[in-house]
Amino acid sequence: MLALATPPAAMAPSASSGPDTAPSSPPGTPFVQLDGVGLSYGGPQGLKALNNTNMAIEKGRFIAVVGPSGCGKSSLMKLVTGLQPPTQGSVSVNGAKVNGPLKIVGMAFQNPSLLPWRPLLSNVMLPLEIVQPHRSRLRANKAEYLAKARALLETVGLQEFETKFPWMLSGGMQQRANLCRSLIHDPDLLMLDEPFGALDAFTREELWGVLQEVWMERRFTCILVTHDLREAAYLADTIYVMSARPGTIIARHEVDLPRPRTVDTTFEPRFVDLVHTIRSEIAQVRNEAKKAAKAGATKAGTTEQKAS
Ligand SMILES: Nc1ncnc2c1ncn2[C@@H]1O[C@H](COP(=O)(O)OP(=O)(O)OP(=O)(O)O)[C@@H](O)[C@H]1O
Repeated sequence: MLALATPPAAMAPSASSGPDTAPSSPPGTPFVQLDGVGLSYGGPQGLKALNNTNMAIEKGRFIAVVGPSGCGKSSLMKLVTGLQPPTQGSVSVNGAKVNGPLKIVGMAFQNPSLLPWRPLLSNVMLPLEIVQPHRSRLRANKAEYLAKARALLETVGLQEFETKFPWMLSGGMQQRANLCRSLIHDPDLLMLDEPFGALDAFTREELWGVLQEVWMERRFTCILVTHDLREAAYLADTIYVMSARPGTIIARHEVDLPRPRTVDTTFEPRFVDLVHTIRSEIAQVRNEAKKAAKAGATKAGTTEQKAS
């Protein structure tokens, strides 16, 4: 999972500088585009996390990114949200090159990180205190924003819990509230990094349904990073599969299963076949990476022996 040195409580919109609303992309231009993107931590000689990564995501699509552990999925999220600049290539969102943290993004991570001293409604409202233009409008339009927050809480079935504190609620309820918080400022782009990873299987499946419902209603562009291939196939229109580190896209699958999908969908042969195919692709890249690491270790050992 992501270990981000991100803005307050890795939850909501990134709030700092950067384009407020990027210019609208011309028709036919992808909403999110990665061209030959590479990322090395610690400079060019440092750890290479991503290599020649290309993606073109249309507006309103639900994308999932899967791949072996450590392949650079979270790094990809950081690049798209502008929290991390690429060391190679370019990232564009809504027709503008990403040069800093974007404001049109909502984010939710595995740990909901709701503020424990704030009741649920106030937690959901938090991004409005940070992100413009809502920040300037909030005081004068409080009733409108409260109605919006309550409507979101109702969508996820938390309308009766708005006065409760996060620590009074289950993990699933907290993650529902987290989803509301990431959507309160109507982001055009929602980035989800393993949002349901810490939940039990039943709650997770329940929240797939909740997220799908919210997305079908609002149709924001969504990028979901997950280890759970069933989650990817249930939620996404398109699944990108990444290689082992340095990560690059090795496969792309269109999920043409009708919506709304349900838990029953996950037992359909087409669904099972898709998950199986992706699982094999990831198993293969993991095996290749293990072999390469072993060969590297052997070579290093031989060189060391020769030197001594
Ligand atoms: N800030 C950082 N500095 C140095 N290396 C980093 C940093 N962030 C991530 N890495 C390394 O970059 C690689 C990719 O990390 P990243 O978190 O993007 O992978 P991931 O696919 O999201 O991992 P996981 O599946 O385990 O959540 C890993 O080897 C990781 O250790």
